[in-house]
Amino acid sequence: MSHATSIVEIENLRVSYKVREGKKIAIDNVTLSITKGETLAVLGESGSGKTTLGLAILKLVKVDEGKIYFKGNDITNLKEKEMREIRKLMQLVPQDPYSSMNPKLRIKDIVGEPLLANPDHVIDKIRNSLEQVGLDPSITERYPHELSGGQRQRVLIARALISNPEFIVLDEPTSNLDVSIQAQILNLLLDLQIQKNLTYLFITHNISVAKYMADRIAILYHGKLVEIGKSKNVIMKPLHPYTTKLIEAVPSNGYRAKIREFEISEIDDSKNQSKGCSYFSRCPFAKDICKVKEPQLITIDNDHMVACHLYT
Ligand SMILES: Nc1ncnc2c1ncn2[C@@H]1O[C@H](COP(=O)(O)OP(=O)(O)OP(=O)(O)O)[C@@H](O)[C@H]1O
Repeated sequence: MSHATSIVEIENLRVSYKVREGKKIAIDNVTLSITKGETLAVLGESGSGKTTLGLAILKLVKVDEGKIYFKGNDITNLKEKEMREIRKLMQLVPQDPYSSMNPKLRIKDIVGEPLLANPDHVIDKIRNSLEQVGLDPSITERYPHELSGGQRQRVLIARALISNPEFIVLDEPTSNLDVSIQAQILNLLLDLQIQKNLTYLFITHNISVAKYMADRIAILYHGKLVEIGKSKNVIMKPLHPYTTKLIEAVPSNGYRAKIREFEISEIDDSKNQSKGCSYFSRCPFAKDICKVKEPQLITIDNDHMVACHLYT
């Protein structure tokens, strides 16, 4: 264990899913740490492993190899029962508020769930949590379908906050919302972070949102960490050719259209190298070594790291 200020550290983490053809590696040998009070954005397009990384840190998917430390303790092999108290300190705001809520539960049951208590016994805490996210505390008896998308997202944030967590994984918390509502939720998250000294892992495929929210940005490509550094540096001075391409894919004629086009071309795994750099077949700067040797993450300057043979 290295940094005293780290709240989360993962070392050589590998996660795979069983699929019909065998095994799909979703997170491939990722090492990183998250500093207390910071926001680390995880950026990469669909299928790059962002959600899996968040779930693995929270021990909500099985880890094949590697270590997970939370506040200096190795939690990799803790059983669910042993995770009970730690789980309160590390929470998830899931991707889609529409599908993440049981429509048959009342708001009080949803928000009170992390406390594992009868919601009527913790009703004051539930009301307080709703108030903290800007919701009328009187909505406790309502059902999810009676709320707007933005309100539902706030309910999920209230649920994550109720157990006084220190670390929250936010999985694309605004991607299903209108732009104006998105901004309100992002600002709410920033306010809550300051008030409560929260640490966020912020999963997104939107570079502008990452820039707005994050202190540092980690770039995932095919489950591998290819670049990590201060947001400003990663966006203004990207090192990895893939990061450059991701950033170039942003605006002029519409971010969404572009990124989708990009996703379709990127999602094809068949050309993925078994050894060498996984970006080899797409990289305009590929050299012979890239085909045969996997690049390791190296520090270039000022905490800016990249895994690319252009820098070795
Ligand atoms: N339950 C599962 N079973 C099998 N494969 C899975 C499962 N969940 C994810 N995968 C695969 O693992 C890889 C990483 O998926 P993951 O959802 O972590 O990526 P992501 O970057 O979060 O994508 P998105 O932005 O679409 O949510 C993908 O190839 C995906 O198809």
